[in-house]
Formats: sequence, C-alpha cells, structure tokens
Amino acid sequence: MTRKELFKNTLRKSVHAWKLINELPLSDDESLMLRHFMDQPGFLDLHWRMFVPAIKGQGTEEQKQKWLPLANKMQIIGCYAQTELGHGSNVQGLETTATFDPQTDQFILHSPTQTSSKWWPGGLGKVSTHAVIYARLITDGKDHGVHGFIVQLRNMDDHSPLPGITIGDIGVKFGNGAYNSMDNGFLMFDKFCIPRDQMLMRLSKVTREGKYVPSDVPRQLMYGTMVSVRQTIVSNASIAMARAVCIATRYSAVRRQFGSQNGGIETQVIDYKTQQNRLFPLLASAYAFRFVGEWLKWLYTDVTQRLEASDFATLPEAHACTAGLKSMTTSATSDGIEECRKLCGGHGYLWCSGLPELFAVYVPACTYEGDNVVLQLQVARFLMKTVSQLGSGKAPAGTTAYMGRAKHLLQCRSSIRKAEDWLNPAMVLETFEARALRMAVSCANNLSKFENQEQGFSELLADLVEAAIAHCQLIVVSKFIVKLEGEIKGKGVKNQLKNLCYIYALHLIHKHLGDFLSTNSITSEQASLANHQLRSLYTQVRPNAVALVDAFDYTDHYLGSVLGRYDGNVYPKLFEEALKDPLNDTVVPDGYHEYIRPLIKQHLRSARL
Ligand SMILES: CC/C=C\C/C=C\C/C=C\C/C=C\C=C\C(=O)SCCNC(=O)CCNC(=O)[C@H](O)C(C)(C)COP(=O)(O)OP(=O)(O)OC[C@H]1O[C@@H](n2cnc3c(N)ncnc32)[C@H](O)[C@@H]1OP(=O)(O)O
Ligand SMILES: Cc1cc2nc3c(=O)[nH]c(=O)nc-3n(C[C@H](O)[C@H](O)[C@H](O)COP(=O)(O)OP(=O)(O)OC[C@H]3O[C@@H](n4cnc5c(N)ncnc54)[C@H](O)[C@@H]3O)c2cc1C
Repeated sequence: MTRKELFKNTLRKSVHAWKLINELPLSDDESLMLRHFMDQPGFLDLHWRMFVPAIKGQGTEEQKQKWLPLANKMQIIGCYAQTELGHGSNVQGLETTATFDPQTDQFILHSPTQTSSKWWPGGLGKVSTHAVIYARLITDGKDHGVHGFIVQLRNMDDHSPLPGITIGDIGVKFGNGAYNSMDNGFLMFDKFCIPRDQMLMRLSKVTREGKYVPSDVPRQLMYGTMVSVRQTIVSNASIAMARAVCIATRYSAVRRQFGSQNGGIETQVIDYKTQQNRLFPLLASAYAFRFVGEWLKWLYTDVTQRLEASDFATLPEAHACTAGLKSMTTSATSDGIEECRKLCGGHGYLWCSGLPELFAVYVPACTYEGDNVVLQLQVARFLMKTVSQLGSGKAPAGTTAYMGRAKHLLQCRSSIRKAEDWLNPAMVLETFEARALRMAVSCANNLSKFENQEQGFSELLADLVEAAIAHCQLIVVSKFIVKLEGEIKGKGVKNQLKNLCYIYALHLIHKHLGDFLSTNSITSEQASLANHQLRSLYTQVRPNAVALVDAFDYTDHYLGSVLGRYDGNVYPKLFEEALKDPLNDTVVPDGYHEYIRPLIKQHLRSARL
C-alpha cells in the first residue's frame, strides 16, 4: 500500500476496533487489550495510552468531568504533544510558551522558534482533534517551567486546523513498517489563545488574577503519563520478544542443513549448539520480561495508590524501576528480534517471515518514552543517591534492599565449586547482587574524587550506565526466581521454567563476564563452570523448545510469519507468498522492452560485428 492507503487502512481498522469494543460485552481489561492489539501502532493507541491518562493524572476533578466523557466516547480524539524539534529528552528545555493574559483570562500559546515546533507526537499530524500540550508557563513575565495544557487543534465540523495552528505529518519513518500508518506530526502555534481553565491544574494552577500557585506535591508527577507507559512497555517487550522467538524456534525445528549421514536426513539447525546459544537465552528473556513486567505492574499500581494518599515514599523507586526496566528490556528485545532474523538465515530477510516488520515497528521503543541511555542515567542518579545514604541509618528498601548488606557483598567470595552450584538460586542472586553493588560503589568512589559532582557525573556517564544496567538485570533475575518460588503450578512446567531462569542468569554472566571478573564477583574458574552448566541447560530445554513457544499461544494471523507457522509447512507457503508478489503478475517484467532488450540487442549487434 502507498502511505496514504496504509494510513487510511489504519483508520478503517481503528474505527472497526472501536465499533467492536462498543458492541461486544467486554470487560475493561478486554477492551483495553483489544484497543492495543487491534491498533498497533495507531492513533487509538495514543488516545487511550497517553491523552486520556494525562487528563486523568493531571486534570482537576472539574477538568476530568468536562473532558473525559468526550474522550471516553471518542467525541474528541487526542494525542500527547510534549516532544519538540529541538528537545525530546530534556523536557525542562522545551520552548513552546503559554503566557497568561489577565486581560482576557486566557493563555497565549506560541512557538517562538523553529526548534519549539512540536515534532513526533503520534496522532498529531492528521487525526487528533485535541492534544495535551506541554509548554513553558509564563505569568507576569516569570517562567514557571513546563506544564500541561489541553488544547483543541481542529475545527470539529470540518477537521481543518484552527486559526493560529500549523499542523502536519513529519514524513515516512524507518523501514516499510506499520509505523508509517501512524501520523506522527508537527505543530506550530502562532499566538493561539486558550481559556485559563484548559491548563491542567491538579498539580499547580494559575488564579484568575494570574497568580501562579506551585504544586505542593513533587513536580515530577507531571511526568506520570510517561511512567505509566514505560511500565506497559516492559510487558510489550516480552510480547515482541516472544513473537520473534516463536518464529525463530519453530523455523529452527523445521530447517535442516548439513549433517546427513550416508545420504540420510540432514540435521535440524535447532540442534546446533551455536543456534541454541543464540536462541535459548532469547526464549528465556521472553519469559523473564513477562514475569518482571507482572511485578512492575504491581509496583506501578502500588505507587499509584500511595500517591492518591499523598504518600510519595516509593515514587523514586517507581521512577527508577520503570525507567531502567523499560530501557533494558527494549534494548534487549530490539537486539533479540534482529538476532531471530539472523537465526532464520536468508528466509528471515523476507517480509513474509514477519521479522522485518516486527523489527521496524519495535525498534523505536528504544527511543520513545525516553531514550534508553537517558533513562539509565536516571537509574544511575537513583543508585548514587542510595549509595551515598549507606551508613546514614536509612536502610535501602525495595529493589535496592541488597545494598543494605553492603558490608557482606563488598567482601564476599562466591562459593560456587561445581557446575550444579549454578542452579542454586541463593548463589546466583548473591553473584548478581555483588556485581551490581560493587559497580555502583566503584562509581560512587570515583565520583567522590571530583570536587564538582555534576562534572564528575558527566565524566563517568558510561560507567554509570553500566552500573544501572547491572542493577536492572539483578531485578529481572530476582523476579524470575521469586516467580518460580511462588505461583508456578505443575512440576513439569516449573522444571522447564527453572531451566529458563538459569539460562537467563548464566547467559548474562557470560555476556557481561568483564563486570563479574573485574568486580571479583566470581573467578574465571567459576565462569567456566557457569558455561558448562549453560550448555547442559540447553540440552535440557531442547526437547521442549517448541512447546515453550507454542505456550505463548499466538495465532498464525497474529504472528504474520510463513516461517513461524504452527503447522511448519514453510516451503510450500514461501512459494505461495512469492507468487503473490506483483512482480510475478507477468513473466516478462515491465521495463524489458525499454531497457533490457535494447541492451541485449546492442550486445548481440556488436557481437555480430
Ligand atoms: C505503538 C507501539 C505499540 C506498543 C508499544 C507500547 C507502547 C507505545 C507507547 C508509546 C509509543 C508512542 C508514543 C511515544 C510517546 C512519547 O515518546 S512521549 C515523550 C517521552 N519523552 C520522554 O520520556 C522524555 C524523557 N525525559 C524525561 O523524562 C526527563 O527530562 C528526565 C530525563 C527525567 C529529566 O527530567 P528533569 O530534568 O525534570 O529531572 P532531573 O533534574 O533529571 O531529576 C530531578 C528529580 O526528579 C526525579 N524524576 C525525574 N523524572 C521523574 C519521574 N518521571 N517520576 C518521578 N521522579 C522523577 C529524578 O529522579 C530527580 O530526583 P532526585 O534525584 O531525588 O532529585
Ligand atoms: C516512533 C516514535 C513515536 C514518538 N511518539 C511521541 C509522542 O507521541 N509524543 C511525544 O511527545 N514524543 C514522541 N516521541 C518522541 C520521543 O519521546 C523522543 O524522541 C525521545 O524522548 C528521545 O528524545 P530525543 O529525540 O530528543 O533524543 P536525544 O535526547 O536528542 O538523543 C540523541 C542522543 O543524545 C543522547 N543524550 C541525550 N541527552 C543525554 C544526556 N544527558 N547524557 C547522555 N546522552 C544524552 C541520547 O542517549 C541519544 O544517543 C516519539 C518518538 C518516536 C521515535
């Protein structure tokens, strides 16, 4: 399809999804899932995932009563317009202004520079009638920083942009992926006025007289929508990784290459240890991210309930965990989808394998909702603060509780003596805790050598990111172990998930061996024992690998992959897909007579001469 056809088709699907949601007797969860799964990526996704939550989280009761009924019935369609051409990561650097005019009791929205143009918001370019806009609030000449405003963008009768608004689509994005069905847009204001009551005023407000009343709660609650989406992105990472691994595992069981004895059947590529070494850690990651995503949803729900009671104690932990796990899981999943493509050889590069599309749609997850490095630096900031408070009498809690055992973890030596010891959850956990703590403390010690802490932080950015990743990987390993010790029913299932848990942990030790050795968390002998155990675990998982991906229960339609078909009938279907290609409509291609024939004829003529 052309871009316009793709876009219009997405509108059709989105409206169809909305019709189903309204007609079917669905639970709230089912309708939420339908919205997300039938519309990724599409404007519905962001209306429900960002525009509505922003109003819920930052609007007053009156504002919620006015705007949510319209949004819930989709009588207005909204987007989340924060990022600008010149600033995305640095929210406090946004340039759009909202200047209060006490004469008219209005805010004047303006884009003072080209870099202040809103740029990237999904749904902004062509669909949304409204937006939550983030702009610098200015009253009486004073800049109070970035605040949220609900703004109507288009005429509700003919959908034309309102006077003072220039709006459009930012153009084609990466690959030929479905993200090109999304109208990520640009928007400029030219002294565009909105009523004062359209500033989202739950956190801070402006009185009729133009007095700014700052928030009596942490200003970062304004970032709440991003935190909520980051939490969902972790579970999405598990789904995306599972899709890619399902395709690659099923195809690896179907594909045979080399290894035939005396003209017999060739070897399934899934039996090659290199294929297992690349594939099974990704299979384990799909399960690991699912379990940590379940825990993160609990953490986010818990912090949301606490915030409603003005209890901000776990807000820093929630921010660090959502930021760090979003960053870590999306990076791993993007790399994992690409690895699954390569695991499928040449056929993985075909569009009908489903992997190029999955990669094209998924990889922006490393950037949207926060660039992954920027988010890990938030985790690093949180860890440095925690380390600085060790010994202050304030015991670290939650995911940093292990830091409270710093005295032990800084000097302990791993007691791993044989390969089977790597199947001991306590030993594995202590190894990851020691590595994470020692990396964080090493950063803190190096930071303390700088007089200017900000300068020191800037100098140590790369080390700080690695320490943050180590902390996040510890969280994922620990939540996998907790999951195994808790809710898993059925001995057989539990044994298989145990194998995957240790594959996940031991592959990380192998991948980040430099960390573990340089922090003396393990010895090179213990690392060799871990590798030995890893190979043994691959052998144990191999007979159940296909069953473990079938367990994701994805339909062929959802997978969209000839290689990942449930029936394994790959080769005939590859031909079937190939013959559908328009190039095969004629045996002699368009262009033969204009270009190929003259070339050949000229060659023949010169050959005769
Ligand atoms: C279609 C695909 C289908 C499925 C996939 C699933 C979902 C798709 C969803 C989205 C994709 C489509 C749309 C995408 C939308 C977007 O991208 S929206 C825009 C996202 N933008 C960002 O994430 C910006 C990232 N930057 C920031 O968050 C901030 O600028 C910052 C980096 C955190 C810095 O902020 P600031 O300068 O204000 O703060 P600091 O000075 O660094 O820190 C001050 C203290 O505040 C604490 N803090 C910071 N942020 C938060 C927070 N969110 N919550 C709580 N606390 C916070 C920070 O820890 C400091 O605390 P202190 O150390 O104690 O002082
Ligand atoms: C598909 C897609 C959909 C999006 N949808 C929306 C939307 O609906 N609404 C919306 O508001 N936004 C949206 N965005 C914008 C997105 O949120 C931003 O692109 C994202 O926050 C990254 O910001 P940036 O583009 O400014 O990156 P930059 O910050 O410019 O990143 C560029 C490089 O600089 C590095 N960097 C930046 N700051 C630092 C630092 N302090 N220390 C070290 N390194 C640093 C980064 O790590 C990165 O390597 C979308 C983006 C994409 C790709």
